[in-house]
Parts: sequence; structure tokens; C-alpha cells
Amino acid sequence: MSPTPAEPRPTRTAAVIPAAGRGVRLGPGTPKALRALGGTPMLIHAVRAMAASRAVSLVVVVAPPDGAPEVKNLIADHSLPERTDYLVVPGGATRQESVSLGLDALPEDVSVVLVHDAARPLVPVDTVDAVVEAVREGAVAVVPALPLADTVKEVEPGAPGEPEPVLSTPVRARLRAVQTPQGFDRDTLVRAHRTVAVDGEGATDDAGMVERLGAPVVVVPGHEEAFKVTRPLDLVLAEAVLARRRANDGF
Ligand SMILES: Nc1ccn([C@@H]2O[C@H](COP(=O)(O)OP(=O)(O)OP(=O)(O)O)[C@@H](O)[C@H]2O)c(=O)n1
Ligand SMILES: C[C@](O)(CO)[C@H](O)COP(=O)(O)O
Repeated sequence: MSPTPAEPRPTRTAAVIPAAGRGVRLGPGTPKALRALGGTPMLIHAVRAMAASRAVSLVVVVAPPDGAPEVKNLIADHSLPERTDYLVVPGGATRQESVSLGLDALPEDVSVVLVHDAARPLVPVDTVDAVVEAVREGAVAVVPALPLADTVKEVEPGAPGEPEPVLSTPVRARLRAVQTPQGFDRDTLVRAHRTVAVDGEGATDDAGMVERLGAPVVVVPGHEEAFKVTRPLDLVLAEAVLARRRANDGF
């Protein structure tokens, strides 16, 4: 008797959007994800960027700890693709904690997870799709990234404003600036979040936690417009990119 064929693995893809940060480097005001970009909260741009991918059927937004009701209202008040489900959960004190809380909210049938910063509101859909495709083709962790324009020095950090001794100059051709969405096999990412102890500055991205598990991480091409809105000048650039897109789209 021939063996019963294995059930195909469910391949539902979800995006977790950590949006619980304060945005200290952007300056005082509303939590960064809720600040306006082209008149619309940055978070809504990020949600739309994920939902623009036909591969993504669920978006989990990790809201500022006391901001979940406000974020739910924002999602209800903005037009978003109806084929996608939206969930909102409260976040934590660190990005890592917020991502873990988002992962806890995923339904069982999700096997591929994207983690995307709300602070990268303008990532193009082609970049999102390229990440999903690489995971679906078998990579357990995929990061979009770009080569660097600047030379990078490793230094011995000193007091602010004081000269810092240079320790080394890494070969620039081997360096990449990493963006989001980062894509993962769900089980691998959950294992990384449950088991990897992170001290000091911690893992500054999710792929770094998967690397600490010893699992392979691969890079696919990122996009200049997937930059992170971190400091005030980034917001000026984001407004300009959005205005150009709107002019090109004729509205
Ligand atoms: N406790 C936290 C801290 C950060 N983030 C999210 O992680 C993403 C990347 O973080 P970053 O750009 O550093 O945002 P902030 O932490 O808000 O910025 P800052 O460090 O300037 O306060 C952002 O979408 C941010 O909302 C989060 O969900 N929970
Ligand atoms: C995840 C990330 O966007 C990849 O570049 C980045 O590491 C987030 O760092 P931040 O310290 O939260 O800005």
C-alpha cells in the first residue's frame, strides 16, 4: 500500500509591525508611529505597505503599551485592503519584547512571518514580495539590505563629544545596511525569541537573534525608500518621497 501523502504545510503569511516605540531620536511629541507623514499616521503607511503584498493575509500591529484602543480606531478609520485581517496588541518596553508579543498573537496556521518596523513606512511592495518569496523557497531567515555608501570604523566608544580611538576599518564591500521587513520561518523565529538571551545593547534586529541560534540568514536586495525614519531629517526625506509618489500617481 502506498503511504498516505503528507498534508501540505499551511503557508499563511503574516506581518508583525512593532510600533510601540516612543521615537526619542525624532524629538518630543506623539509616539513616532502615530506621527503624521503626508497627513496620515506613519503606522498606517507601514500597514498599507505590508497589506499591499498579496502574500500577506494578516497584519499584527504592536501598539504603544497604552495605545492599543487608539491604534484600533486608526485602523478602522483608514481604508485598507479587505482581503487582509488586522489585529492590534499592546507592545513592551523594548523592540524585542514588542516583537515577541506580536508573535504570541499569531494564529496557528501562520507559517511565514515578516517583521516590519512601523518606522519604515515607505518600503515598496516589490521588496516585501522578494522577502516572502525567498522564505517560501526555503530560507529560514531573509533580510533586505543595501551596500553602504560610507566607510565604517569600529571604535572604542568614549564619552559624548570626546575623540574615540579607532579599532578597525571593516572591508566595506562585505558590509550591508539591513532593513525590514525581515522574513522568517515562523518556528525558527519563535524559537529565537524564546531561547536567545540578549544582553547589553541586545539584538538590534530579529535576524540577529536567529543568527545566535546558529541558523542561516540570507540577504536579498533592499530598497533606498525602505529607509527608517529615525531623526528629524529622515522625516523631511519621507515627506519628499511621498510627495513625489503622489505626484507620479496623479493625486
Ligand atoms: N519598545 C519598543 C521600541 C521600538 N519599537 C518599534 O521598533 C521599530 C524600530 O525602532 P526605532 O526606529 O528605534 O523606534 P523607536 O524605539 O521609537 O525610536 P527611538 O529609539 O528614537 O526612541 C519602530 O517601529 C518602533 O515603534 C517597538 O515596537 N517597541
Ligand atoms: C530592525 C532594524 O530596522 C534593522 O536595521 C534596526 O536594527 C532597528 O533598530 P532601532 O535601534 O530599533 O532603530
